[in-house]
Amino acid sequence: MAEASIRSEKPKHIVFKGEEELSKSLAKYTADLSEKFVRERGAFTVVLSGGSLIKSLRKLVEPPYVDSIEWARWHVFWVDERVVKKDHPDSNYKLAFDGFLSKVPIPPGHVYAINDALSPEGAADDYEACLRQLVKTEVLKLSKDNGFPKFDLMLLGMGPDGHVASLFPGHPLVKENQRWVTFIKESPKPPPQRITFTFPVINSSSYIAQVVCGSNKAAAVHNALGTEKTSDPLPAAMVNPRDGELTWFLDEAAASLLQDKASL
Ligand SMILES: O=C(O)[C@H](O)[C@@H](O)[C@H](O)[C@H](O)COP(=O)(O)O
Repeated sequence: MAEASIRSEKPKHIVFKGEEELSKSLAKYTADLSEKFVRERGAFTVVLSGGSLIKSLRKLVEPPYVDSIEWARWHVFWVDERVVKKDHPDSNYKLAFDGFLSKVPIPPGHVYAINDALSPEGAADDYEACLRQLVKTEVLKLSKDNGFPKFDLMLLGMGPDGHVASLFPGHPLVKENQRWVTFIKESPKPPPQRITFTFPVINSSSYIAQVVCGSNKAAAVHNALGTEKTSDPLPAAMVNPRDGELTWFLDEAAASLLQDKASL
């Protein structure tokens, strides 16, 4: 069974008046972590989601961050990817490339897209093998206590149903606790075929930003940020880094059902 981590206290959450304010703060948060990890270990491993997150990263490709970040030290991964060609409109790689990666000088060899010639099973195996190789070359750290890879920063979105990555409510994959990367062929959110990091990998991260905007997500935010014990938590409520820091970045609409929603 996965460590269906039931929280004892609420994770940190910050509410912004709107997505514009949120995107400014997210850029500073990411740039500060980039500076810290580059200073400490000469590399910064960053994991992206698909969806609206990429738009909320737009301030990183503007001054001052576009010039101050040491992009050459970045290594970029995907927490989940749709199993489609890289130039397909559904590709998370394409979304990130068009909106973010094409605008900054990250070495192409540091951008770890899936092998789009493979089946979902093959692409998941191949991506996990890629991560294991990066552990050998010390680009990627391993968590000392559980042997899963420890990324410096994960930037996660959340669906209105409370899914994160391609880990959907009620799906058995939320309990996967052996694999680093796995696959799904019947995703309730189209397209159906995807690969995804598993919860032990997500929860081994040093830092996680859970970025959520919009009133259609308010109920799931309220549910996920509650402290009520439940045997069947939403995937978003299972994001709970064991030796790391989780921060929810919310706009007022997404936070509208929370008691504590003072905004910045
Ligand atoms: O490939 C995907 O579908 C995404 O990685 C997915 O997990 C996304 O982060 C959420 O569905 C939120 O998406 P939105 O922010 O667009 O609602």
